[in-house]
Amino acid sequence: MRRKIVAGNWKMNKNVIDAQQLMVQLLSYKNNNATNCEVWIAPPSLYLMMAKDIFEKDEIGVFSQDMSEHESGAYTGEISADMLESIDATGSLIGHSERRQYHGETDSHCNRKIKLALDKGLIPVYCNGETLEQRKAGQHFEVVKNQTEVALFTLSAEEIKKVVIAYEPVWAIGTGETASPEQAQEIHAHIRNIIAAKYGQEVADEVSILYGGSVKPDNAKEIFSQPDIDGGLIGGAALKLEDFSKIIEAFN
Ligand SMILES: O=C(CO)COP(=O)(O)O
Repeated sequence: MRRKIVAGNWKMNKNVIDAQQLMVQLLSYKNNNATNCEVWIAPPSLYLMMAKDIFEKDEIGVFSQDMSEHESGAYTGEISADMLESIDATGSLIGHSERRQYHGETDSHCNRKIKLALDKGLIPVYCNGETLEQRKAGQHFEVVKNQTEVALFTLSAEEIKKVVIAYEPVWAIGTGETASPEQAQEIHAHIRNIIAAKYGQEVADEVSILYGGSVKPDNAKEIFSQPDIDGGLIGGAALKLEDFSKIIEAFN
């Protein structure tokens, strides 16, 4: 059985008081409601240790939004896989489109980060997806194939099973525009087929593939009901318990 996951990417939002408040709300929600999926959050790195304190029984998985491709050293502003391991973080997002767009991150960087994360026992959530121009030009299948191969195909079968992929079409992020459930399913199946062609169907069937891009309480159920969609990576709607909990409940 593939793991089912609803993950919230908080991006660069909330001061420490607001962050703490939402974490406490999430803990109370989790303790009072049975959920049919794992719940993860990726708060700003400044709040990761606070999150680990609040979710002391690992009720909610704690992820960084990015990590360094280097092991340690003179890389001002970065956090390493080793640091994340040392606070017992669950994993890290890797290759989010905003990292690609504003910080020049490529799939080769992602490949190194994913390797480092796995070596430290962290779950890499590898994000990919095409831009609007690429989709309009009919290149989305090719773009996603290339991204997946460059970022993941140096991994062993055992390693790739531990990776979570988040397909996030850039044109659907923060725009209110969502890929239709059929459009998302088509790419998710495509990604699974690419993995199956290299590692075999059994391995591909174990890789969880999340959808991200304007998932909201009113569209989550339809998106999550697609056979190759194993959950969501949620941006804006993860910032309020009211919305995020409804998305979690789309699995009920
Ligand atoms: O980028 C995203 C999650 O990583 C999606 O963001 P939105 O849900 O705000 O579109």
